[in-house]
Amino acid sequence: MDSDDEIPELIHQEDQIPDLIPAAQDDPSLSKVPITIVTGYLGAGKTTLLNYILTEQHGKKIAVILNEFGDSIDIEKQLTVSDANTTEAKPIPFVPLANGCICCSVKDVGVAAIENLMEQRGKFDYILLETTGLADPGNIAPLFWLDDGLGSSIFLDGIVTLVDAKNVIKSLDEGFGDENATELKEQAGGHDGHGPLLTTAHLQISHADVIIVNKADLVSEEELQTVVDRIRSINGLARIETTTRSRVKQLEGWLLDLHAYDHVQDADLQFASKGHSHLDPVSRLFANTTSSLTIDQTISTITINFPPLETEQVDKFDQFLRSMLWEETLPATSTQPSFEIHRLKGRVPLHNGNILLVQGVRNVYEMNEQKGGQSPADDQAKLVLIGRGLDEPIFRESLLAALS
Ligand SMILES: Nc1nc2c(ncn2[C@@H]2O[C@H](COP(=O)(O)OP(=O)(O)OP(=O)(O)O)[C@@H](O)[C@H]2O)c(=O)[nH]1
Ligand SMILES: [Zn+2]
Repeated sequence: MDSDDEIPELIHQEDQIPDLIPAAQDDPSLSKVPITIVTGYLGAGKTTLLNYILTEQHGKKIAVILNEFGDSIDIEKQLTVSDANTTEAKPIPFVPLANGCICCSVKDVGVAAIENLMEQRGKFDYILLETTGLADPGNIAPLFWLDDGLGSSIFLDGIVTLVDAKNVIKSLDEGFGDENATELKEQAGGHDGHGPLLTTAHLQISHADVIIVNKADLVSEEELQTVVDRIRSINGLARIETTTRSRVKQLEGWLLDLHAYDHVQDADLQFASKGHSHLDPVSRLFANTTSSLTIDQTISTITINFPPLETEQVDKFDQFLRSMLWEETLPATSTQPSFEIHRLKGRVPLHNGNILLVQGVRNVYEMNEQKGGQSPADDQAKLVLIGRGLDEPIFRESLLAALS
């Protein structure tokens, strides 16, 4: 290697950083720009996190979009690009988003805004989108993930949810005080009106790839652990970190460049398998006796373990997924629970030595067969579901019946 010319990327002697952008503009096959969605309740620390990233970050030029609108906010500040050479953020021409809420009109305005932003491509290589009041990240995620127009230039890297350690339990418990709750409930598919309400906090937690429990300084160790346990019981897949002033330990690969929607890896499922042991029948029984847990039990993570599949069973597996995700019906079972899937990840070894990887957000899913790559430990297939009304024995029974 010609070490005189090659400058390691992470060195940040400012005058030595190579300008990567002109080279990228010469290349017609510009690589896709990752977008990370930062969501979370009002005041949880989203802006603090973005500022932290912008000042700590040195290898990337990051475009930041805030979709919070108010007279107090200087428009120039709403769209800034961090300069890889300095820690200074520079405004770039501003593209307005929908009026404060990206989920309602994301198709029309949000997508247009981001496409517009993409015309300035080359000035940044990463996008952070802060979404205050985004009630339901499930609506927006598949757009970046699959939309042909956007999908050709941007990919969804991950959803980061910030929660306020001091207030999140209250937000989870007091669904009834959440002005969005009734509306969310209707969106959630016309439930019978007797179940507990889903809060915005529940939805933001259930869709997250990373959950930052911020404001750790405002609670005791025990309270913090209670919060982490509660969040883990809702989302068994996400990484959870506790912070003060949103100062995460690591950005690269932890918060940025997650590739959470590219492919499923073993590591993605590790928390879920741990979480599974929390859901054993005995602790469930006990959990049922405490009211605070009863609420979250309607939204939880389950892991279904089942034997590896024959290639002929892949179609049946796909049909099971379609029935579950598109028709919200469990095939081949007499018990028909009312449920809703927010996230789904699966890793299914096949008898031919390949591995089937499945990934889904709401009713959008994709399934890929990866050649080879099995390890001797692949004696079980695993399907992890996060959502409302999930009961492992019932789902497992249906899956096994559908596969037979
Ligand atoms: N004590 C304490 N305060 C914090 C912490 N993180 C952020 N704050 C403060 O909490 C307030 C809200 O932080 P922001 O980063 O603006 O929160 P946000 O989620 O962007 O808020 P909105 O955009 O209004 O929803 C600010 O006054 C921060 O200084 C923390 O870890 N501990
Ligand atoms: Zn903010």
